[in-house]
Amino acid sequence: MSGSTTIGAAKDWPEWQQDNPDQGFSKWLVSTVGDNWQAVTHHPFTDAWGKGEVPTENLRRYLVQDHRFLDRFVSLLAGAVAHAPTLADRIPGCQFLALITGKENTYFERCFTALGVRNNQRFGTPDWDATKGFKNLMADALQSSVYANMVAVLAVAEGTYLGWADRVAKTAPTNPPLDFWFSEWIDLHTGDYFASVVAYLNAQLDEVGPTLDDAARAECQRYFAQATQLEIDFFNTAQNGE
Ligand SMILES: Cc1ncc(CO)c(N)n1
Repeated sequence: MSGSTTIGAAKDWPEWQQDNPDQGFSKWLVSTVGDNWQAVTHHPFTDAWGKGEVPTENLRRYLVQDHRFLDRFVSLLAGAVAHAPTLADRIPGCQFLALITGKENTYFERCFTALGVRNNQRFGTPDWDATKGFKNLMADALQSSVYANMVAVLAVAEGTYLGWADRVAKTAPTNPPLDFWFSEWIDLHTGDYFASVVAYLNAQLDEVGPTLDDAARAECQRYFAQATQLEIDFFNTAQNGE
């Protein structure tokens, strides 16, 4: 055995890059989280979502918590837009901000109405640990003022959602179709436009990652790994409660 540096069972970037010369930094980050990526994209909560079988109370709780996630996500994405190197690197982030604060936000509002979510549940219930963890991680990434840290968290959030939504969309029932709260959430996280958002975030990581020194790279990887773990925690809590 060589004395190579490992991150869990995974190789560190310089060595990994030699083994995978045609793949980028974003792929390396995924390789460092081992089975956790698959655990998010194949989570049983997402299977239930794709079949329209999430019980209504779990659905309400998930949407209330996820709407709180969205607020910090918007701040973080705005921070990434501010820290991107060029106008061309900012524009896809700006366009995506518009989608999140437009169509995605009104999706939540319509769900709350249709599912009879009361203001007390919406505003008076505590954050889950996973929600708190995510809010803190997003705030930390923003406050680090390091573009790679910000994009790492965003790439996990969007990449894992493309992963599960794309998977379950293939087998979603059509007759009768899913209720809008199930189908529109899948629609928001599939398709050419959303895939282009994920590709943009990964391309940003592929650009900036190789410029980082060892300490900055390790920090970026920790953000990526923590975000992936929090995605699992979030779905676990959505499924099982706290
Ligand atoms: C927890 C979580 N992760 C990712 C997304 C996708 O934006 C979301 N809505 N919520």
